[in-house]
Amino acid sequence: MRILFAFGQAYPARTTVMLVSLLLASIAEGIGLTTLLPLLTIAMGDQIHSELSTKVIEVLGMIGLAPTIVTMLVIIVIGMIISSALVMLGNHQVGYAVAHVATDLRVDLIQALLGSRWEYYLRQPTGALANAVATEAYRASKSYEYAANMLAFLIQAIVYALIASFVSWEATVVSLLLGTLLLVVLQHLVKTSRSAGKSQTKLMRDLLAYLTDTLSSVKPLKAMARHDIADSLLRHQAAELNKAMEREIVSRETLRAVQEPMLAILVAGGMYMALEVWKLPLSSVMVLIFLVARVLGLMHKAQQHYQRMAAQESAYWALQKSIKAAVADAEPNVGNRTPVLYNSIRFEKVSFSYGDRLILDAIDLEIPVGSFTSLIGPSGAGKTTILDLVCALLVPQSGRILIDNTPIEELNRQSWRHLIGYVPQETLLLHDSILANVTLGDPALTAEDAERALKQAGAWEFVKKLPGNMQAIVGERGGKLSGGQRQRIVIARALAHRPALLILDEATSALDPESEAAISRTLKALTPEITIIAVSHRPALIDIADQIYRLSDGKLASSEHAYPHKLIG
Ligand SMILES: Nc1ncnc2c1ncn2[C@@H]1O[C@H](COP(=O)(O)OP(=O)(O)OP(=O)(O)O)[C@@H](O)[C@H]1O
Repeated sequence: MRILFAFGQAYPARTTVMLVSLLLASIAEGIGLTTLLPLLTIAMGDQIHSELSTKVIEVLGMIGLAPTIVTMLVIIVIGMIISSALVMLGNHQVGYAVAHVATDLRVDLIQALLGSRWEYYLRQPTGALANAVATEAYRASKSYEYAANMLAFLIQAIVYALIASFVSWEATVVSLLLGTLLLVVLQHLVKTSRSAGKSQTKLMRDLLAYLTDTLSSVKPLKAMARHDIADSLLRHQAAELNKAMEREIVSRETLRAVQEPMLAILVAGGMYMALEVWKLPLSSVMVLIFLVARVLGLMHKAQQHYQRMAAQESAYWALQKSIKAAVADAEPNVGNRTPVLYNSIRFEKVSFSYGDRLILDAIDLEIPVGSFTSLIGPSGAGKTTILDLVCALLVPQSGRILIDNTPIEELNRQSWRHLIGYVPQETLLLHDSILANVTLGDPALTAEDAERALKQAGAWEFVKKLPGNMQAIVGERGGKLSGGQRQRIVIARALAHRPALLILDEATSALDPESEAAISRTLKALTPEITIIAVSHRPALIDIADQIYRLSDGKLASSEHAYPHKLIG
């Protein structure tokens, strides 16, 4: 039930309109149905004996209508039409809210993750995130739909019970008590569904996290004939998920199957009591049975939808938990000074550790504006860590990072990152046009920006020869382009927004020496307008550097400023 309050709080206006329309719909239907008893009484020639019939005939007389069969049929039909229109209005609200629940959860999660600290983001398994955005958001929105349906059935049941109580309150109370007893007896099936739903949420996360990791390293697994290990683990996880789904479906279908005969027994018992024990007239019994059967049917439907809601709601809570955890680990936004980068980037006694592991030990580093700096060192030495510190993705435990003599934490972080162009080792191209790959859909970037960036990256020569030029599609992961061409597109992407600082993290290491040499020349030509920091082991990028830093055992061995091709240490 907690989820109903959560949804009510998140979407108060829509939930209120939905509830009011459903309530009015039930009342409209109820008013129409009040004429059913006098209608049957007149049609069957029974004596008008019930208070309800007398009241209805009185009210009709007050508004100048004769209590004929036609009048009463017309009232029933009008009640039904108004009720249907209101139900439609209520259901539209449910539809809008369901779509919003899914979209809002997706957007909130993505925003919270993108705004979280880099170390937090790195800990999140990609597959679990993809699952959260796709499956969990959908399941959470379905839980809202089921919750809304459950409420609709409950409201209807209450209105029907009220009308039934005018015919015979004793019979209504007895049926409601028995109906409630049945709901309590069958409640364990709802519990089973809830726990099966919880298991599904967890298992789906695990399965997709594992699947994504496996799929991204399928080539070596296949090459070493070890894919059967991954395959058997995936099968095991899929089998667990299968069991949880089976449990949910079995308990859902059992509830449905058990409810029907129980309802029939109750109705038959009620009919016997009304006719044989309470000796009610047939017209009253018929109306009463119709109303009570409807009340019990609606209560059971409400329980069915409650069960479905219970099976899906864990997805909503799991998503909320992920969003809250990411928000709690959000990047603190403290600085508000506008960065420029007109002088230098300086590290003063900067130390950084991952947990207890010291990666950078009081390093000093200076990158003058307009220079080309190469950063070398053994694998795992901490070169990428230095780049992450420059981008303010990581925060050092001690020491200072100064941008033009201003501590980096005093700068507006977003503005600082806008001055950076970043080229990673993996060229990740989207299956889209070259233009889209360069601008990444940023509305602030024009086709002219893309063309300029492609020219700066030395890509224009081959792009202009492609059919459609910048509209040419690059293929799945850029499969229609060569490695060097792909890398130039990624460099153009990093240059499109006119960065002041270009960061290259092993950006050319997957290329053949010729392509690398060509790209190195292109990059060198970008200085001194753009300051460049390149992590590389490769001679081509080291040769063109104005200064080279060597990182080893947490220390920056030494540096040489403004004298190309020299390395000390
Ligand atoms: N998120 C992390 N959590 C814990 N340790 C990490 C994390 N990221 C990196 N490390 C560790 O920090 C050390 C430095 O990593 P970094 O990626 O900076 O090295 P690198 O010099 O760039 O290596 P390579 O040349 O192999 O890319 C490595 O030993 C790595 O295992």
